[in-house]
Amino acid sequence: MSSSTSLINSAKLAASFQAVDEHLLPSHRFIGIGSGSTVVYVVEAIAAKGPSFYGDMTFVPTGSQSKGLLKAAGLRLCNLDERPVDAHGVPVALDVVFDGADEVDEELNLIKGGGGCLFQEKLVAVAGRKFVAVADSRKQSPRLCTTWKTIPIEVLPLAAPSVLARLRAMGSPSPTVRSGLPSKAGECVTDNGMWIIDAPFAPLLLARDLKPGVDGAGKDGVWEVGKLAEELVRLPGVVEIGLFTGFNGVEAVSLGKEFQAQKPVAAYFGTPTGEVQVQRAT
Ligand SMILES: O=C(CO)[C@H](O)[C@H](O)COP(=O)(O)O
Repeated sequence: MSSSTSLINSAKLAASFQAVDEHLLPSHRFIGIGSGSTVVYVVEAIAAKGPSFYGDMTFVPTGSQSKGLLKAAGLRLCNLDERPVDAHGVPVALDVVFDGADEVDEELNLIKGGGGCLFQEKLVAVAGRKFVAVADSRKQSPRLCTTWKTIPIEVLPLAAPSVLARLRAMGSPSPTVRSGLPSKAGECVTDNGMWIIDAPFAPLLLARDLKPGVDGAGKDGVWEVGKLAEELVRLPGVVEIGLFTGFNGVEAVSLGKEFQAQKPVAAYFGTPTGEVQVQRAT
């Protein structure tokens, strides 16, 4: 392993241990666990607390990778649709959800789906009272699509050609269906049997960037995060998008929109020098 890879892994590990220490409480019963290479360290941090801490907890994965991680760590598993329900048939809320991200902007909007698990990741995020993002500091950006230049979009394979055409019309210069190579010939097929389109966009505006005359609705290919998300989810054939935007779990409660929150309340970024920078919702 090169020294830069090992520094990045140490950064992910430090961020994961701090995020788990600060957000996972002994009273928690249902916890969402996302996908990707950083979440490996989140599971390690939870397992390190020992069975007396996590013995009464049940963990909900976002796909086959996180399911495997939880099994290997000996943590109790339950699929999202297997949660107990209350007297009104409403599934129990997840106390906290930990997940990685491909890019995080100044308002804690996220791009996710680099690992192809965005659909279940969003379902799990919105099932939580509180979502915590964990990453290394390469993921921190002023605006989305700055470093991670494409938005992953999960689509029904049958609809891919028309979604590609609509994306081009929206100002995405060269959207492409993600390939499964080098490990699989043909398209990358998600845990849900869908395909992923990676759609490049110019760096996305924040809501606070909108000024008179700039409505962020894609004129000259320049979109504001929320407006682009609204437009993308409406495209026929799109199953889910890798933009996580809107509001966080705390804001959701004050807006009366519980369990619709996609944004994290905080993002933990491990740095190559070993410190952890925490970006919290204001
Ligand atoms: O969204 C994801 C998978 O769909 C991952 O959380 C995201 O790609 C970050 O992965 P990593 O922790 O490996 O950087």
